[in-house]
Amino acid sequence: MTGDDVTRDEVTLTQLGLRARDVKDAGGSDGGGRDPVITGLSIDSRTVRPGHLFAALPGSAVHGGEFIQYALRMQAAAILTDRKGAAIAADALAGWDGALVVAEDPRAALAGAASLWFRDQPDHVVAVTGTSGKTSVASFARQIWQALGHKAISLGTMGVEGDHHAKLAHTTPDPLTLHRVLAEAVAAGVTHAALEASSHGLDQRRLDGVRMQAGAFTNFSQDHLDYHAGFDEYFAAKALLFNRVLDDGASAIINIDSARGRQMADIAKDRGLALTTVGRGEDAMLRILGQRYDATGQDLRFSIMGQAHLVRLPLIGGFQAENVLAAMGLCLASGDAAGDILRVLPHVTTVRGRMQLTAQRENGATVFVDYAHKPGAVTAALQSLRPHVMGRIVCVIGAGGDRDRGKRPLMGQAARENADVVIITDDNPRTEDPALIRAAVIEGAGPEASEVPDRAEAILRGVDALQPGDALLICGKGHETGQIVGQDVYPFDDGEQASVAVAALDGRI
Ligand SMILES: CC(=O)N[C@H]1[C@@H](OP(=O)(O)OP(=O)(O)OC[C@H]2O[C@@H](n3ccc(=O)[nH]c3=O)[C@H](O)[C@@H]2O)O[C@H](CO)[C@@H](O)[C@@H]1O[C@H](C)C(=O)N[C@@H](C)C(=O)N[C@H](CCC(=O)O)C(=O)O
Ligand SMILES: Nc1ncnc2c1ncn2[C@@H]1O[C@H](COP(=O)(O)OP(=O)(O)OP(=O)(O)O)[C@@H](O)[C@H]1O
Ligand SMILES: N[C@H](CCC[C@H](N)C(=O)O)C(=O)O
Ligand SMILES: [Mg+2]
Repeated sequence: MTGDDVTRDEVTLTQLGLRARDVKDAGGSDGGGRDPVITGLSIDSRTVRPGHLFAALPGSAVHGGEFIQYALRMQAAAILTDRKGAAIAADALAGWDGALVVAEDPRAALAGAASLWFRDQPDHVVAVTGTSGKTSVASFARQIWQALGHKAISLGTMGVEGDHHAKLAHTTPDPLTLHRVLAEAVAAGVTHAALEASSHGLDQRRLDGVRMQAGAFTNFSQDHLDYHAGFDEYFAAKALLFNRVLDDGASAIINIDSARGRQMADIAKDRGLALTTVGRGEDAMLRILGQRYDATGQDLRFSIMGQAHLVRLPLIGGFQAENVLAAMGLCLASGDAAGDILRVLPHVTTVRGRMQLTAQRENGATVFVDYAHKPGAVTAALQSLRPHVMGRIVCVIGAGGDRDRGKRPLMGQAARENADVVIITDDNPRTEDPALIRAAVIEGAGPEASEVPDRAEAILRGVDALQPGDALLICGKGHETGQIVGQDVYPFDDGEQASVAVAALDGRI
């Protein structure tokens, strides 16, 4: 979370786009006009070093202004905050001779400063938002670019993947981490980057300051209502990509199959962005004309501006076609030709933990691991698996602790309505009582669902239930490798557990 590992010669506050103001009215000494050399950027007081700019941001738990006193003790050269932060730290700032920047929106100011500090960004950057499909679209865009010979990364829930690698704690990292990673990628030769834009990230301006050529919108359903005040606020956060973050003249690739998609298309149009629509309807520019499913993937018939094409995709789930076309739209917007993209499209592979075939029983029944952890995604995952499966669908599902509580019964309901057998289990209970989370999911899943608290046993039971032609969908953890209980993380991998269960039941161990 710091920027002090990059050496900059004599970068001053003004060169980071910031101006110290006369702070008398904020209760401190007169710092007006000061322009110190900055040695690094910090958003956490615990990482401040002498000469740093410390950004004291309004938080959800506490205002960063509370920590200004510690940053001053560490000899910060400048403080960036808002009026409230300056007021909170008035006593500590009194008599301090550094530079205080009081900004209307310190997060926006920080994002701008981070982009100037780290400087380098790949030539072609695109972003994708939406409730589901962000990781998949970002990965598909990166795969297409790499297949075309570009050096490319995708950046999001899975960390940084492609021609540069890094671990990330967030889907959309804070601006210091984001700009550092982008600069490191450029140093590694990367020219193309596809970013996931989470609603938290957009709301907190984590992406402001990134120069982008295009943005995509996948879909909209319930999630994160613990953070956003309601559906409209959640949608408004996603819309920020199109009405604020994207550069003028950028392209918008919007899935218009829902009312919210059409609303987003209007927002992009009003902003003057170059609009490409994706969907199944007649007016979609990248249009799905038909899909034929089998056990290992699908044939997709689609059109680009009215011209029909057929492609074989080794991907499970009808919605993957929407994701692939959104990725194609992003690659077109970043300058690649349709003919070139069409040539490499059949090589796109599924993203780890997204409708991923991970095990198969001797009787032919299949086991898929998926990351559906919100009602819309559970419905989409189960419904889209159906045409690939001749027999029954068994679903193992739970909901995460310390997250949106309202989604739990809805996830249970989605499982009941779209699977034949439902097993409720734990998924990262975190600090909550797992039995209460399960009870909330069962409220929607109904009395016929069985409750198996231990996730490994739930998977074993799900695999055991599989008859020839059946499929098991294990929802919620996707690529995750741990079960979070309290503050502890226990190693746990759904795919691994499924393979062990299959081997045990088919007598191979
Ligand atoms: C709700 C939320 O998004 N919180 C993020 C936010 O923290 P906050 O503003 O709530 O922080 P706070 O604890 O109130 O502290 C306020 C300020 O004081 C600073 N501080 C705090 C303690 C201290 O000793 N010194 C200090 O300076 C903090 O750095 C912060 O700037 O800013 C922090 C720094 O960037 C983030 O780490 C933190 O992410 C938390 C941990 C988080 O869990 N976020 C999740 C919900 C999130 O962002 N998820 C999205 C979406 C995921 C998805 O859809 O898949 C994501 O993009 O990952
Ligand atoms: N286009 C789509 N429409 C509906 N559901 C989808 C779509 N794409 C993916 N999903 C479902 O959502 C799950 C998560 O997909 P993905 O990781 O690509 O989305 P995401 O938006 O990055 O999610 P997160 O916010 O959790 O990181 C998948 O495992 C699948 O069940
Ligand atoms: N980025 C999402 C992932 C949730 C995955 C699921 N396994 C859970 O723990 O709820 C979140 O933190 O809300
Ligand atoms: Mg994601």
